[in-house]
Amino acid sequence: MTAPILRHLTDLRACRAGWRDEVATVAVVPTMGALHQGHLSLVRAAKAQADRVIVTIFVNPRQFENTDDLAKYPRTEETDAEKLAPFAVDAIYAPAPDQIYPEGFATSVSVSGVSEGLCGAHRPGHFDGVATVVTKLLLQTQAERAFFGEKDYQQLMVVRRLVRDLDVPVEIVGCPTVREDDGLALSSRNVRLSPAARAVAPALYRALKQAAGAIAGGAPVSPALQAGREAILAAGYSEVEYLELRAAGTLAPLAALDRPARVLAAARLDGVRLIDNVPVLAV
Ligand SMILES: Nc1ncnc2c1ncn2[C@@H]1O[C@H](COP(=O)(O)OP(=O)(O)OP(=O)(O)O)[C@@H](O)[C@H]1O
Ligand SMILES: CC(C)(CO)[C@@H](O)C(=O)[O-]
Ligand code: BAL
Repeated sequence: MTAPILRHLTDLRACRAGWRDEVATVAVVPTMGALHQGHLSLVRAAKAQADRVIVTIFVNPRQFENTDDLAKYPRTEETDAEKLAPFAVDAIYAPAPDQIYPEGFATSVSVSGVSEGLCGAHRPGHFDGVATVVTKLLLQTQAERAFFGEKDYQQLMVVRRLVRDLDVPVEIVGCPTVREDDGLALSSRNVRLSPAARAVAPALYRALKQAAGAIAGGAPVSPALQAGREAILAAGYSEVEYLELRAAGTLAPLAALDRPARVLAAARLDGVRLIDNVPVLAV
């Protein structure tokens, strides 16, 4: 059975109030729809760790710095609801735009530090848009647990920081990246790749793994990252926006492997911007 789709905050509150006495833990899985197995892995984790699960679907205009990207973002709400049916989630909150940004809305949540550099440097205003909408969704749903993917690793760090800084009473749960068999991280934007570009796309993950493996094995950081960039371009990507080694917890730039770290990258292929990241596992 498909879950009810709630469009208004009053309906969400009424739904939430109906659970209050009987329910211990409510989880939220925030998404922008066009659901794939990556999103569904978050829903599965939420179902295992909560009594009630709300999935939100909202294509948030404030986090798109590029109007073409916003216009092209896939919107597939009916099939999204069908994909969620087997999970028996308790509610789908797909708010009308004015439920998030009512007339006169004038507030922005801005997280410094972790949102700077990486995607923050290439998508001006993006993380302010993400932090603002996530704060709003957490407050509207009043969930005790919220699930986010490590595929958007910098986003996960931004959300962890804002929740800590603002004392939002929610536990943030990070979930591993789900990949295709050839290693490409699942993303709603993958459908925009031509068949030829789709064949090339896994080179991003391969280069990340190669760089992380070399650094973990003691190779100097800068040449290992440079080799990664060259491999991505040689495979057919048109641009590497960044490929960097960062501290896993703070995202501070690292010139040497002196603490737990990740290698993160964004690159353009066939006009599509893809991101990915991997941990550097000490050998
Ligand atoms: N491959 C994946 N594995 C695990 N989680 C994922 C994956 N892809 C997306 N997610 C998570 O799902 C949530 C919603 O993401 P979103 O709706 O932006 O999907 P998306 O596929 O990441 O879209 P896009 O890549 O186009 O931005 C985020 O927490 C995101 O990290
Ligand atoms: C967290 C999120 C739903 C906020 O719009 C979005 O950035 C996403 O889908 O990753
Ligand atoms: N997955 C993060 C949402 C975005 O790219 O805007």
